[in-house]
Amino acid sequence: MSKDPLSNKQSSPRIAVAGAGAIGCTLAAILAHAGQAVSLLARGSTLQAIQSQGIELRRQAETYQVPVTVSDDAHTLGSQDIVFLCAKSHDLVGLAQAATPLIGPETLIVPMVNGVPWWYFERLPGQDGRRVKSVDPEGRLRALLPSAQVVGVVQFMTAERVGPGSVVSNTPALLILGEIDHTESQRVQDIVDVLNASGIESRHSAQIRDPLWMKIIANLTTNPLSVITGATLNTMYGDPRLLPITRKILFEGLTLAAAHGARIPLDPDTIIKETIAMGAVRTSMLQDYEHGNPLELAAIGDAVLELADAIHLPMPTARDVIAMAHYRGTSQRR
Ligand SMILES: NC(=O)C1=CN([C@@H]2O[C@H](COP(=O)(O)OP(=O)(O)OC[C@H]3O[C@@H](n4cnc5c(N)ncnc54)[C@H](OP(=O)(O)O)[C@@H]3O)[C@@H](O)[C@H]2O)C=CC1
Ligand SMILES: CC(C)(CO)C(=O)C(=O)O
Repeated sequence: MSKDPLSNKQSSPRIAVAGAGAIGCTLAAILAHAGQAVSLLARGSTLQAIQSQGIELRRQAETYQVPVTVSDDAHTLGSQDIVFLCAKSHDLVGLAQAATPLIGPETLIVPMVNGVPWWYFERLPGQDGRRVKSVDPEGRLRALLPSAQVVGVVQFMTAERVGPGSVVSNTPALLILGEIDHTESQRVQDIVDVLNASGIESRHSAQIRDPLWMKIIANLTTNPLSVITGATLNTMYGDPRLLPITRKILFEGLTLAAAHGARIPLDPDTIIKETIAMGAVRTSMLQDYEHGNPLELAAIGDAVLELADAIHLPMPTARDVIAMAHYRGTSQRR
């Protein structure tokens, strides 16, 4: 495989977005609206809706109706330069299987997934070979998605699916991408350039696990608690009854991140202020709870506790809140 498969290409790269939910439709609509060669792997009623009327994206007072090439058969879309995998962590094996025909030996795989990723220990000097059992218990993701082709991404954006093929995304989007072995590369820069040229603010990091920890902590402090309380981001970080709980989880998460050598550029008070400023956002986990969908607790909760257990860090508040969120998730689905 050439090291930088995109660097010598004259035409725009072939991009596929697999998974047509909140994030996948938002990303595909923005890229297609900007003129990129985008295909979307969708299924069921979402596929039908997008085939007949394109993706409907509502963003900052504008509504866009964006036609995209869409199919439920990845063979018809063929091998791509970049594949964004956009699904909940627990659906990733199924999505990766469905997306296999999109992935050739030089395709860059960009998993847009919250929580601790299955690749966390991969290509990390001294740790390669360790597995995150909570997210990849049988090593199926590792087998399906070659780590040399995986590009890490951390997504600071929000989106909500309001109907099949119809999404709302009002907060500013920032994507940070990086090689999972913490090098800089032209191929990551090429993806960053495509995203920036399409209007999605993106940055290249040679330490992708630093912003990854920032995002793991954002999800850890808010997603499980939102399921228990029904509260939005600004309330969980602003209400005097909830802030003491959020703050304890924040400190537990920051301690774990520091133990993993992560450099978090923000102090706790700034994190609290910036989260309040995001406004009345319902977390993706709260949205799933309200729709009766499975909760992404393995990646956002259990995997964090797995990393903490490995170094004997107790994390009592996070543990209690995650246990309650599990209870809510399963009691609702009985
Ligand atoms: N939404 C948000 O605001 C944010 C989400 N994230 C993270 O991004 C990731 C994606 O989230 P989000 O977009 O909200 O999730 P959604 O549940 O909205 O979308 C996931 C999509 O994947 C599709 N899918 C799942 N399995 C398959 C399969 N085997 N074949 C084809 N399609 C499949 C689902 O299809 P179907 O509908 O048919 O089931 C669904 O459309 C998650 O990790 C989430 O935590 C991160 C930041 C913010
Ligand atoms: C909005 C945010 C940051 C909340 O933790 C998120 O990533 C999600 O909803 O899953």
